[in-house]
Amino acid sequence: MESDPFLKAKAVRLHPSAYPLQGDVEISGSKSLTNRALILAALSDPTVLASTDTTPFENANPDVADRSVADSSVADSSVADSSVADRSVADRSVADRSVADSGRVSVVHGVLHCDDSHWCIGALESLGIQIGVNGTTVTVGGCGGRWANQEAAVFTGSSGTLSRFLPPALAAGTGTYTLRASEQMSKRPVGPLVDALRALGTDIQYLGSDGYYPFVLNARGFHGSEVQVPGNVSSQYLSGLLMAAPLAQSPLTIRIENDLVQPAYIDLTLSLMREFGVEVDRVADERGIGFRVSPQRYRPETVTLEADASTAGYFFALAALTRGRIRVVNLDARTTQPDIALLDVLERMGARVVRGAGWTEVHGPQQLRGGFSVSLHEFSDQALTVGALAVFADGPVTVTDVGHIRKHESDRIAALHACLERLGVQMTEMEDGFTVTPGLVSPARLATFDDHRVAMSMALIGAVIPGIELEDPGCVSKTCPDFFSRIQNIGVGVEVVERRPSS
Ligand SMILES: O=C(O)C1=C[C@@H](OP(=O)(O)O)[C@@H](O)[C@H](O)C1
Ligand SMILES: C=C(OP(=O)(O)O)C(=O)O
Repeated sequence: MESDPFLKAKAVRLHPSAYPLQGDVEISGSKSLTNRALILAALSDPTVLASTDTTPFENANPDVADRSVADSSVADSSVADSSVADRSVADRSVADRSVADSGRVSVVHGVLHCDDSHWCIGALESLGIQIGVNGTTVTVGGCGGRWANQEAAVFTGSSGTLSRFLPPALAAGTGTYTLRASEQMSKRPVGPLVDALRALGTDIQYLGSDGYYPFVLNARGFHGSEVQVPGNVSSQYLSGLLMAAPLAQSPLTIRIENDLVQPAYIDLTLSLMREFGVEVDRVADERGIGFRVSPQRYRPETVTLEADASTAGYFFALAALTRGRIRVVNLDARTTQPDIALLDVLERMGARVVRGAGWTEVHGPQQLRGGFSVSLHEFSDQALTVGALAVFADGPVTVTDVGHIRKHESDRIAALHACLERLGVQMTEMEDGFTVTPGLVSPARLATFDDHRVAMSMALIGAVIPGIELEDPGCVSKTCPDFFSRIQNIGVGVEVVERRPSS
């Protein structure tokens, strides 16, 4: 994969286009679907017949030359400038890859190439999973939950999905695994998931602070018929438990202890599990809501992933901000990805949205409307996008119910506050949200907090106001490595103003 020229810069300056931004863009595959599909494919049982024409591994054609994966070595996380080193996309030669046995494989089309998916591929490979990559098609030889490497050091990088989905998938099998994450991910909570796994009989010893990566996981299979997990910190704990639950020897009911943030991600999990042949029952009784999963085997499948609705959001916002017109040619607004709901906010702000068959187009208004409050509980990855749009509205915009984003890649509410403060824009912080009051914007150099969504959202402001610089633009590689090239292609000027010594 050709590396984007802006990834290695120390800082970039953005130059607004003299014209409204117009264009058709094709967005890469969904991060959330990519990491789910890779893990479910890895869990699939090669002895179960696929519903489609899944090919044996020998006949797949993994183009090894095309392949680059994150350097998942644990040593990476101790490099001084860890924010950069942790996400390095190093080329790892797979020329001597040996072919799997005669079992059947899964084929995942439309895979997103980004740090999160490369960490996922690297982690699965360190567990002995056979993976071939040919462009955006990835071939995975499943293990049926019986990992080939029963003792392994696994690195999950800064990927929340991988870091929360993999431990249950390991715990459901057997073996001893040392799990490490990037410095950033090691500050994001994993305690509620670990507690649930311990309640199911997994022995887990933290290596650093309790409740956080790194830890050693001694897997012994799931024991017990019921487990509780809180939903108010992250929906990813529940998604991880759900994906692993069919591997248990007996039925398992997973109950949600309290409010569930971003519930649509659970629906994404369940629908992909269904594609791989596993059904889950919903439970709603006097004890609350939950899911009952009976023992089942995932079958190898051929699946095609949708474009990433979260990334598409930045392009919809660019049209809205510049009185432009941008069509995302490969995303249907009927997607079940939660972030598509940004379109409703854009309509509320005066944009016109055209929902086509397989595509979605946004036309920006003369003036964005403000003067409202919106809950982003269900699609909080767009909170900073809405924060950036609000800067240009005709009245204050309040975003509520997103307290959990303080525990994402950065404390996102505080990060937005720091950026807007530097730009001279007034923002009031609440524990679980914020209000942006539009005003004059002064050009400034902004820190991006090693958070791809801070960088991409602040780039939206730079697409309108001259003189905005972003530090560490490479952090976008977590989910959209070619973000700056993409916005340049539709007319936003991007200039490297400071290089890293080695680039
Ligand atoms: O399951 C998923 O794919 C995701 C769940 C959400 O995380 P939380 O539930 O931790 O907020 C979301 O923010 C993240 O980008 C992707
Ligand atoms: C929160 C995010 O990522 P994750 O939790 O998957 O690391 C995100 O992509 O905004």
